[in-house]
Amino acid sequence: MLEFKEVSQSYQNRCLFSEFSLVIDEPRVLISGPNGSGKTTLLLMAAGLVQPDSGEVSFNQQSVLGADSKKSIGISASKVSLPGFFTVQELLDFHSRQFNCEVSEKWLGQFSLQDYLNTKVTDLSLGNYKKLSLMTAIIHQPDLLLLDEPANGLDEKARLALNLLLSEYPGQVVIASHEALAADHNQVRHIQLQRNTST
Ligand SMILES: Nc1ncnc2c1ncn2[C@@H]1O[C@H](COP(=O)(O)OP(=O)(O)OP(=O)(O)O)[C@@H](O)[C@H]1O
Repeated sequence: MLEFKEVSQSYQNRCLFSEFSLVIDEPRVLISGPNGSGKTTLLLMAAGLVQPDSGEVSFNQQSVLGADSKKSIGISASKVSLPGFFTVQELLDFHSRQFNCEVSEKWLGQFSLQDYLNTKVTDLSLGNYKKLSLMTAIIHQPDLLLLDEPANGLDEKARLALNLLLSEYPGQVVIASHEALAADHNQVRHIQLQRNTST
């Protein structure tokens, strides 16, 4: 269960969230809202990568800022950059060593990344970079998977792979996107953020 408790967050003089509280318990959640409404910021706070000005964010009753939460949370977001100097293989190996897990051949194949194992991350196309970002988010099978615009830049085959991932993934998946999820994900909770006009 992901919980935001009285979270406030401002940038410069713009208030994005003011004592915002939300409990997310459903296995599949889609967060949408206008540009700048704070979808990415919400995911970054859920991953413990942005510490709110005040309030708490917890996953399964544990603060997401704690070291332990890194094992149970995975995130793919364009604001979370992958290190460009690694090759794809080196980055996957790095993550698998970090979490003491195997790289999934199935998802490497589904996302057609085998041909790019020796390519430097910085040289990847937008779509292949997104696929690698998804791979690094799921590599340790986190209980909470946070995906920011996961379909962005994906070709048809990769979109099908993403749909398969969303239908099969055993953990909770929270997606921020302007796009609806595929129709067969019928048990999706939809959260609509509004642009906060207060300062
Ligand atoms: N590190 C930061 N420093 C300053 N302002 C920031 C920072 N991060 C986000 N913002 C601002 O916070 C607001 C919300 O940004 P965020 O990326 O969370 O919105 P979003 O809903 O994901 O937008 P989009 O639909 O365009 O992706 C924007 O006005 C953005 O400029």
